[in-house]
Amino acid sequence: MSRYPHLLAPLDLGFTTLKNRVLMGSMHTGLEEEKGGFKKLAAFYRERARGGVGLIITGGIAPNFRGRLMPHAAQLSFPWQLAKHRLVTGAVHQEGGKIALQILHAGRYAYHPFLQAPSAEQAPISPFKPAVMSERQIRNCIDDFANTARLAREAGYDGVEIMGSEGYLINQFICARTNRRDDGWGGDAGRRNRFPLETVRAVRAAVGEDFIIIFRLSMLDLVEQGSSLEEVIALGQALERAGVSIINTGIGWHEARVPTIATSVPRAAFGWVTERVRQALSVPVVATNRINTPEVAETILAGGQADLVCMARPFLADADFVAKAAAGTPELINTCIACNQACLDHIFKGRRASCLVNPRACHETELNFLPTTAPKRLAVVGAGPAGMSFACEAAARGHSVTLFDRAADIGGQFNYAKQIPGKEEFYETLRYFRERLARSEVNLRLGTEATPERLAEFDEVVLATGIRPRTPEIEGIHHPRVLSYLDVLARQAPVGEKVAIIGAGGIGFDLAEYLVATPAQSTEQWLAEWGIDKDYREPGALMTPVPVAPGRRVWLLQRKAGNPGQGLGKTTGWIHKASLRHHGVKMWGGISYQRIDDAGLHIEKDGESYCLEVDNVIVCAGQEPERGLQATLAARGQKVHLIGGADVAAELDAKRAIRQGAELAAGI
Ligand SMILES: Cc1cc2nc3c(=O)[nH]c(=O)nc-3n(C[C@H](O)[C@H](O)[C@H](O)COP(=O)(O)O)c2cc1C
Ligand code: SF4
Repeated sequence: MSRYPHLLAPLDLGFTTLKNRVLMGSMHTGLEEEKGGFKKLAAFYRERARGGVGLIITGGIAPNFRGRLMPHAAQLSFPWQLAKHRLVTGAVHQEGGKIALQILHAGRYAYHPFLQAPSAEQAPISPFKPAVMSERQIRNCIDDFANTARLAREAGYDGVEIMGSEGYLINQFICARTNRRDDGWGGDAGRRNRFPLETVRAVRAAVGEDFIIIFRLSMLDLVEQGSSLEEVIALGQALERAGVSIINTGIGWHEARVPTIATSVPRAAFGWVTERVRQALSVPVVATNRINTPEVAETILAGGQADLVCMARPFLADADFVAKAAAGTPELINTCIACNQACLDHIFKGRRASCLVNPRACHETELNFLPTTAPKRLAVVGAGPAGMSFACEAAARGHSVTLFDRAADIGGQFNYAKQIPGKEEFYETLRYFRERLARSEVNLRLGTEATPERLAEFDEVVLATGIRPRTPEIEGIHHPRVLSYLDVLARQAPVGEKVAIIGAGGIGFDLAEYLVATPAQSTEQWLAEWGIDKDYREPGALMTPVPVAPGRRVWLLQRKAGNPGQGLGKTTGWIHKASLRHHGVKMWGGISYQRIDDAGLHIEKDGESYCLEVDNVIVCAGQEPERGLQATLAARGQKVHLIGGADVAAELDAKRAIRQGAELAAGI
């Protein structure tokens, strides 16, 4: 009997059957707008369909020009656009899969001057002020949704998802926060709901009865003047009557100051709200956000919180998630660690999405590991992210690979990262590599120094030796109260109650989180700390965050002027800063370090001198590449490759390390 009977159960929708309860959530990848991108998109979705997903949902596609999120964003409005969509639907159907097109109108979130919204209030996350939609424009917009849905059917899609959450146009009509109208499209909840309901009716009329319509309903707005739970449920019931086949969950507007998908969000943190809405509905309801293992998904379904689960990023991380669960080998799943570093951060910078733990994501036609015709004897020095990534792929291609590490275990820098609160998911990446290495032909030599003598027998050597922390020149830097971040994370050196951190890059922030963290939080505690009210007393479900117990006093310092944290990821940096502020961490830029002595750390800030009377000063002032072997090996004519930190000692950059390892393995 399957370990996941609920997850793998088919779902009969009357006119069609989904083969299991897994939706691949909507993700805009950036391929939609690239020249020739739909071919690559077809390859991307083909692999996910082959991997057994019940129903794929595409990234958001605009129904008209004004609804585009960015000026160049994809739109489906004309028959001449069908051919490229047919590449996608054809690929998915060949693999026995199903796919729905998401229709997304950005409303006031659009990042161009032609934006429209129910009312004139500008969004805090767009520099443009929206034009107020006239009655005629509203009617035309509904027609545009219906037109896109009709074209989607013609292109071979099995359904559409109407994007009604996350603060986009439809959500803007639904909530008083953004709908100030007093005509037939605004005022009380009944009139605010008219736009979504008429849109669904028009779409249903356009596509007929035997076509899936999913509505992504905002169940938890997480902004002031959002919907109340009663309003959410009433709208859900009305949507059912209007003809939707499935209701998906939307959590949090993009302008909400509460994390909804970062690693620090507990797994399945929002299942409870889906459950409450589901109890009042009869169509199948989908749970979303931070569901990243088959166990979590099965628990949600078995516990009656939802009829289906929607996982988005987990399918960037592993196309074969469902197939591996069905085969009873969940330990082989490459788990999404919710870091956002290669997916959402890329999209926000206008780059193609990919995945930190799976650099092939969205590069299926470009990064492939074909069997080698010229097997080599390869040595890899360092079993961190770069070394493991290279070794697994190179061995899979047929090379003879020996992986050395002087440490007793694999993982390198992952072993430090996984201790950081909010980065615990790195455990999963380590587990994944451990399983892959165990099943591979890689000769793993742990606890073994890769001396030049040992390396002599290999054709080529890959140095994945990582980095060593840099020691800045400050008077007193060798004082006993000074520690490096490795002393703390790797050697577990005791740390006092008052601490100054020198260097506010990614590692400095991580270390600050580590020093102030409260031990493992329950979902309830996490919700309370971020001010999410499970009792839903106010519309939008926000409340005053519960203060954290006072703990260590920490100063996070940097030489560079301005506020620390500007180099952090676009989509997660604000969460780290908010979390540290919540814990009372002082983040100061423009610091000049004078000396460290028995009194503490002497600094100058804004022309004034202070002494921070701290118990410890922890240095996180960057790192240098560790590539000691390079010169010796090169001098005797051995071919040497540098990957990961040994190549460029950026911040502990696992994304770069894994990608470089994979790319070298594909080409060697
Ligand atoms: C790169 C990226 C692009 C996304 N694009 C969309 C989108 O176009 N429409 C949408 O409804 N949600 C979009 N989302 C949100 C996902 O559908 C999903 O709600 C979110 O990632 C949380 O689910 P997960 O934890 O399973 O990834 C996107 C997410 C990512 C990471
Ligand atoms: S980049 Fe990080 S968050 Fe995005 S899919 Fe990959 S592991 Fe998940």
